Amino acid sequence: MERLAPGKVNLGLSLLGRRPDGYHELHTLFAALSFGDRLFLEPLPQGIEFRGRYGKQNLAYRAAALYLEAAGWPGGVRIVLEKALPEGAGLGGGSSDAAQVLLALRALYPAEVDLFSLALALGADVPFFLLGGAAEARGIGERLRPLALPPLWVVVYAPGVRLPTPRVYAEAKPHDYAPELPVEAILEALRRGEEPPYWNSLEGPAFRLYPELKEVKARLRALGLRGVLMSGSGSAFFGFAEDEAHAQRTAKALALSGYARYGRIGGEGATP
Ligand SMILES: C[C@@](CO)(OP(=O)(O)O)[C@H](O)COP(=O)(O)OP(=O)(O)OC[C@H]1O[C@@H](n2ccc(N)nc2=O)[C@H](O)[C@@H]1O
Ligand SMILES: Nc1ncnc2c1ncn2[C@@H]1O[C@H](COP(=O)(O)OP(=O)(O)O)[C@@H](O)[C@H]1O
Repeated sequence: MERLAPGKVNLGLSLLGRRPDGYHELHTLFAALSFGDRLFLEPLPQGIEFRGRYGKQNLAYRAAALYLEAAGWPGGVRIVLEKALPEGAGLGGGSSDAAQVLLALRALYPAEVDLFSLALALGADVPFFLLGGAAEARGIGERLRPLALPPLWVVVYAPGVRLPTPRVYAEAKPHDYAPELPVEAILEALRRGEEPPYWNSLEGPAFRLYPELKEVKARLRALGLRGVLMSGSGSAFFGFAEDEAHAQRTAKALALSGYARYGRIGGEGATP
């Protein structure tokens, strides 16, 4: 069984404050991309065979172990993970891999298992990837409401800078906190092809850690992309193109100096 594990971008991310347990309460809009990693899964009589980086620490492996354990080990699985998304870039690749393993194993070995709880135990972004498409998220990402997005051509660029999520959150200070995102106004601007009134509260911390990221953002804007923003905890940025030809041209120019891809978000059937 082959499955696409799509990446995501955050169409705005607002840090509302810090909880007593140290985690930050956020408000964000997730949008699944039309491209991502690939997973190949087949049933085995028992055990987990895994081909990919990080061995048993890989989120895909951990997802398999968690599901099979919760289901009472009805059988085993062989998993081959073909990474295409850059890691630690804010595109959610690891979380998406984990979600696809949960969904695939539920299809292979149906059981009375709360997939959502398993997903949340693996990471705050994993529940979203069980849904795909687009969703508004609160809490640390677990309170989800599906959203309809217009079809858009998106260009994603990740410079070589790897920004570990804990480092960026640790750098976030109360002056980076902001109010809730104006969801309806963002959706309306996206529908009209205008600049969306969103922001990412983690850009400030990321720019303080790596000031050169400001130039990356400026470069994407100079290429004519709209709504240019850092995704999640970075350091990937994305923006919207006029049409497919513009997206293709822009991604080609950016690919000379980092990871660059174009694809779609929103619309019917654009994302898995
Ligand atoms: C920023 C976001 C936005 O979608 O995604 P990515 O950019 O990583 O894809 C998420 O909030 C990534 O959440 P999650 O995937 O749970 O982050 P982890 O790497 O598990 O968290 C690492 C550390 O970051 C801090 N952290 C994380 C999430 C959160 N809402 N508040 C926090 O303060 C905590 O100190 C935590 O121990
Ligand atoms: N299947 C996986 N794909 C990517 N990273 C993984 C995976 N499993 C574990 N990891 C670890 O999780 C970290 C963050 O993963 P990733 O989802 O790519 O980034 P982000 O959280 O920035 O979106 C990686 O740096 C890596 O150490």
